[in-house]
Amino acid sequence: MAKYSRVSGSVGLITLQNPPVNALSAAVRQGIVDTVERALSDPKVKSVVICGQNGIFCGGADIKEFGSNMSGPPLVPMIHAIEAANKPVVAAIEGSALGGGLELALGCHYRIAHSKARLGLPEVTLGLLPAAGGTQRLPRLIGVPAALDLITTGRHVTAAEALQLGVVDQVTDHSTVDAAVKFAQSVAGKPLDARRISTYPCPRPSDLDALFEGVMEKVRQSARGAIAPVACVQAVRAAATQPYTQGMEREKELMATLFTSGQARALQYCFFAQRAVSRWSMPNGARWDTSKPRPVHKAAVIGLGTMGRGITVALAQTGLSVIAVETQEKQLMEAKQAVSGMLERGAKRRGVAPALDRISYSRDIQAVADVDLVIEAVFEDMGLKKKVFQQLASICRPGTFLCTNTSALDVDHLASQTHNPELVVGMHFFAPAHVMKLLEVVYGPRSSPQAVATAMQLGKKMGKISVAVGNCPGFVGNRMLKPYMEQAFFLLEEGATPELVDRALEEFGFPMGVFRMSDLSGLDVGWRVRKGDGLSEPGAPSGQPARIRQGRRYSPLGDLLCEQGRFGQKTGRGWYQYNKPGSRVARSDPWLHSFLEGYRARHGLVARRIDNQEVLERCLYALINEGFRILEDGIAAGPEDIDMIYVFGYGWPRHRGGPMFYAGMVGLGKVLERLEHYHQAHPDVPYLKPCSLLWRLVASGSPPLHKWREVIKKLHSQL
Ligand SMILES: CCCCCCCC/C=C\C=C\CC(=O)SCCNC(=O)CCNC(=O)[C@H](O)C(C)(C)COP(=O)(O)OP(=O)(O)OC[C@H]1O[C@@H](n2cnc3c(N)ncnc32)[C@H](O)[C@@H]1OP(=O)(O)O
Repeated sequence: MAKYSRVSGSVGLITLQNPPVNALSAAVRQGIVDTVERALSDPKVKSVVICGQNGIFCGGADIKEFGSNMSGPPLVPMIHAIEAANKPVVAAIEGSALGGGLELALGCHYRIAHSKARLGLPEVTLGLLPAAGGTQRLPRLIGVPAALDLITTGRHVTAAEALQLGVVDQVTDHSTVDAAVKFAQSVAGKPLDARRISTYPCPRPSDLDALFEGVMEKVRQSARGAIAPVACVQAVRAAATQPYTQGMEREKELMATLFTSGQARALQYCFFAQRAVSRWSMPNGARWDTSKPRPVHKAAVIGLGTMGRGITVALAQTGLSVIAVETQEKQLMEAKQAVSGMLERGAKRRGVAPALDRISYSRDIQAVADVDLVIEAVFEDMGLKKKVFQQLASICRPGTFLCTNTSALDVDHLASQTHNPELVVGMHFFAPAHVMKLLEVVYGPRSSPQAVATAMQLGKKMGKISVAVGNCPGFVGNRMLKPYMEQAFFLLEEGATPELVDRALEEFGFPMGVFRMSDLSGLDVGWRVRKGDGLSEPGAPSGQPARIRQGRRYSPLGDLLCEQGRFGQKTGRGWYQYNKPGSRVARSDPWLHSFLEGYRARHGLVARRIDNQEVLERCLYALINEGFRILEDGIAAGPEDIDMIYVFGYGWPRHRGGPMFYAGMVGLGKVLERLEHYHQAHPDVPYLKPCSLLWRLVASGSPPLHKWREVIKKLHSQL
């Protein structure tokens, strides 16, 4: 839909109408074609302005239409017709001009933007490229290096940067449409030849080959197997080396490959899943749209270790007043310095003033008496956390939400230390808490919908992807990590090396394999948890074989390394060796290899050849199987929740959509068959036993992911 009107006597005003973002649906494209034709054929109209309704120009092609039968006029000829028009066409850009929206604007002869507008070609983030001439027009307009930056990263630029780059001609603080109409009147009748970007020669940097080789290398490294960024570079190269028409052909050809790719499906799924997780629900029927959050103006953080410092920074940057409590004087002074440093660096990056004065520090927990919400972030020890919760319950004024940043401990048990367990939820941040996008909001059986809604809203304000999940050991993310890591340990026992396992996972797209990641986060973290679970004891406990614990196969490899003081990067030794403690460059460690050989010999294990496929199937399918169990248990409301937790918190490659989406892509039948195969080979590993939901889904014909909830509902109703 596009509305047409004539304003100021001689300006045809075309308003795109498709809430909420005026996406270029078939109806909108048809509307543009019709209204442009009308404006061009009306002798009273001397110039044309295109704008969007409700303060947003256009959010690009309608992503919901991808994959369906795409009818309606195609974008490329529509934009060509605008560019070829014999009356000046001005784009009035408010809000956003993204993807096809910016391509439409690039087809116009002039672009005027509001100072608060954002512009960009984010198609790469959806597994695509700007295929409505964006890869050909943008480099002609702003040069190859700047176009490569925008197109391969998909980043949005401010109006000020767009003006500086030459993407827009004018920026206004006032009504963009009024400015555009005035401008359109002033250019009516003027020659347009110099305003048609497709006719511009593309600037050719002298070092063209070196430039493209360098960019391609950089893109390949950061893309971690994603194909769209590479195609974007190829399309811009065509702009720089071929005439416009041939460049357009190349753009179309590359888009055809991307458009039907699994990666594009995965990335577009992530786009919608990221938004879907904010529409949370709880097994008791409480939901996002019927639960009202309470405003939080003042918050407190208890415990200023690594996590507490990051949470303090995240809260202060959101504009809240924060009381940061640390009882140890030395820790408090160190924390104060560290927090100020983080705030100052963040503010410098964003060009704003650091929020130093929003934080007050105290050694006395009584200081939190009048806050709206407390986040406890003390050491991961149930005894200590219980004590803190008991104190908070007696100090805080009635109605204060009490949240814990535990990564695995029982939120309900902590809630039971207070008089108002309905006010308690988990807020599980990921390190570094001011940087990482994921927040697991953990509700217990007694958490009130309002407490969940408040934590979810606070997370959103902090710029987090907040996912509401139920309370169980490890919640969602860490619970699924357990079978994944367990398989990695077993693979070492059976003949793999950390390098082999990590390479397979990194080639899959993880930024770091399981062992490099474990070295980074510290091997002692898992050791402490296993000790707490009664698993890790030096030697075999009470007559059990060394590799059996609690009746199931167990690998003590991680414990043995910890017993040697090998805690990973911080000690300079772990699954790899490092130049010095704290160094980040992992090197293969001959000691570790002979240690593994000795271990296998001691336990009568014969090393066999393990390939990438086995590494991926065993590690990932075990993790996915646990994901299905989590859905079965109602700990996550839907597969999107699990996928977003893995994409935003655990480095799962976004172009593979998250573990549950990936299972659907591989085929649920295949995942089931391989799990069965591995479970038969390792009957003492319960994590490899396919769970009943997976069986049920396969028996129901492996429905697409958006239909899984129906199968889960049926399963629950039969339990
Ligand atoms: C065989 C070969 C075939 C070749 C065919 C080629 C045909 C294609 C040719 C050209 C293709 C062009 C490609 C594109 O244009 S792809 C789209 C590029 N645009 C984007 O990536 C922008 C996406 N949107 C955003 O970044 C934001 O939504 C933003 C516009 C900045 C607004 O942000 P905010 O105010 O925070 O609002 P939300 O993000 O929550 O969005 C509100 C709801 O709107 C839905 N939405 C947003 N954008 C789109 C879109 N482009 N299409 C459809 N729907 C969109 C979003 O999902 C929210 O919906 P809901 O409220 O239901 O969650």
